Amino acid sequence: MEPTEYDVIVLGAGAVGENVADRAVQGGLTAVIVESELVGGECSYWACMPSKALLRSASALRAARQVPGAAQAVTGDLDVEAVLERRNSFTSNWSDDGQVKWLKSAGIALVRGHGRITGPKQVTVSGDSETVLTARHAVVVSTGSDPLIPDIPGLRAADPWGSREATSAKSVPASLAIIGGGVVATEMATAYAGFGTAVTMIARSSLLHGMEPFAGEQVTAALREQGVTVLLNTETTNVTRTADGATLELSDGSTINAEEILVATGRTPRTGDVGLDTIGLEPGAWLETDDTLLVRGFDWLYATGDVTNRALLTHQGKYQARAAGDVIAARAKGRPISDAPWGTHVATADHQSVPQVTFTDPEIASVGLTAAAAAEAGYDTRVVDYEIGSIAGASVHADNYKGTARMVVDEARKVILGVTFVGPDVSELLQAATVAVVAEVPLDRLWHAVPAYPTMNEIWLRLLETYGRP
Ligand SMILES: Cc1cc2nc3c(=O)[nH]c(=O)nc-3n(C[C@H](O)[C@H](O)[C@H](O)COP(=O)(O)OP(=O)(O)OC[C@H]3O[C@@H](n4cnc5c(N)ncnc54)[C@H](O)[C@@H]3O)c2cc1C
Ligand SMILES: NC(=O)c1ccc[n+]([C@@H]2O[C@H](COP(=O)([O-])OP(=O)(O)OC[C@H]3O[C@@H](n4cnc5c(N)ncnc54)[C@H](O)[C@@H]3O)[C@@H](O)[C@H]2O)c1
Repeated sequence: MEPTEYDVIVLGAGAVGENVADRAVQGGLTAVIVESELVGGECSYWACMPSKALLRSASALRAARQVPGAAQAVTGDLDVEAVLERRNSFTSNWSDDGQVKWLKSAGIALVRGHGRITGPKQVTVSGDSETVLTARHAVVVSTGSDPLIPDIPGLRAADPWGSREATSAKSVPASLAIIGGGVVATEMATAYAGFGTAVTMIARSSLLHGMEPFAGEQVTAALREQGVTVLLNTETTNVTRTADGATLELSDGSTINAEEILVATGRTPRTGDVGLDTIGLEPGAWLETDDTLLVRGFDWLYATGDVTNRALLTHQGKYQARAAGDVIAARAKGRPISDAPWGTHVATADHQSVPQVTFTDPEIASVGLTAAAAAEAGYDTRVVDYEIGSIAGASVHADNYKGTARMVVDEARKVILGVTFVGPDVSELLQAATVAVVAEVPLDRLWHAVPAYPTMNEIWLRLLETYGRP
């Protein structure tokens, strides 16, 4: 007979829930995790890992074609079957055996089934049988998010793909219409265009709205070069599905036919059926937390990851999980709490220091505030731009390297508020930018962080020189 009382109950065994439970156990508590699907969650099986595996091969091929000598050796096309096979290996063929083994080794109990909060510190799991779990200290909701399907006439009936179908497809459609212009839309347009699918993107504004404008512009141009039809400022007004595929009617009066439709218009929290009503919260709502991830109005209910709407990214959710698991253990054991900004038990970086890589080609790597967001927040800023292609390291990396870097400086403190890089393989430049933003490294000290020659990191020196020595 398994125990039914634990110090901590975690609802959802995605990457985030796993980390909360792990930190709580490392802090000396007992923890159980409740999972209705696969241990490992969205990122492992239907999001980060399969999507990056789908993108990587075509990206490597394009990179080789940009380097004379290597380019001549590329004599064939992308082997789509081999890409799908490699993707399958990254998802362990949608088996969670490895993750379950890890849970066990970490000392975390697992109860499979659909969990619902049925009262304070109580979760009832409906699975093969019903299990009522009680928590001595905390319940943590880490149930993630689902695709948001907009209310477009005929869309639901047309049985569109969401992100799961796009990342787990067993074969590649001849044509794909993508509704949306955000991160999922641009990454999947890049992947499927690489497979030879005729892709049409329908974006109601510009692409990647909210990032630095040059990022969306350069990705739009590149997608068009990769053969994607990108329709901007366009709405889908009606969808019908026939035996041959789907027909989408657009706000400009035109129609598009496609074998499949991918809806990539944002996310909705998986909180519709987790028992929030039993504790006075609204089912289906995002869970608002303080910086220790405690849900507002409670002393035992925490939320981490996508459900919080703080930053819908695996690494940021895991960062929240480390703070939450540690603070739950500290509070339970009566240890000191470090909840001032940048303390051990708070997720301060969620506010203005979130790093993100968009794996389009060119990649976008960004951290912190854009120029527009910084101005809106009231900072007195100076914005410095530099073309990455004129750096020696970039010119060696690829012929005709094209890319742009932007640094947003807080003029009052002479520290960096945000950095955006756009260009091939800029993702590995990001961590230095994140350190500079989080640590608020003064510009005059940054001059002493000398980038190695000839690497693309010399972008840092060029940005500083363009800014001028303070
Ligand atoms: C296509 C795509 C690509 C992405 N790529 C990246 C990327 O490259 N990098 C990045 O950082 N982020 C990426 N993201 C975002 C990332 O996937 C999410 O931020 C992350 O998965 C959120 O983790 P989570 O643990 O909060 O939720 P999830 O991973 O969704 O885990 C929640 C778990 O809870 C379970 N669950 C839900 N309800 C219940 C219930 N009532 N009872 C029991 N179990 C329940 C679910 O089955 C699931 O396993 C991507 C997202 C998408 C859609
Ligand atoms: N590489 C990565 O880190 C990565 C990759 C994929 C997803 N993610 C994360 O997953 C989350 C979800 O991604 P996403 O692309 O679904 O969301 P998103 O918020 O990035 O983009 C949503 C897009 O849909 C459009 N849209 C919204 N409502 C619409 C409507 N009714 N009709 C037409 N268009 C509409 C928006 O204008 C926007 O272009 C993001 O927060 C993202 O950070 C991260």
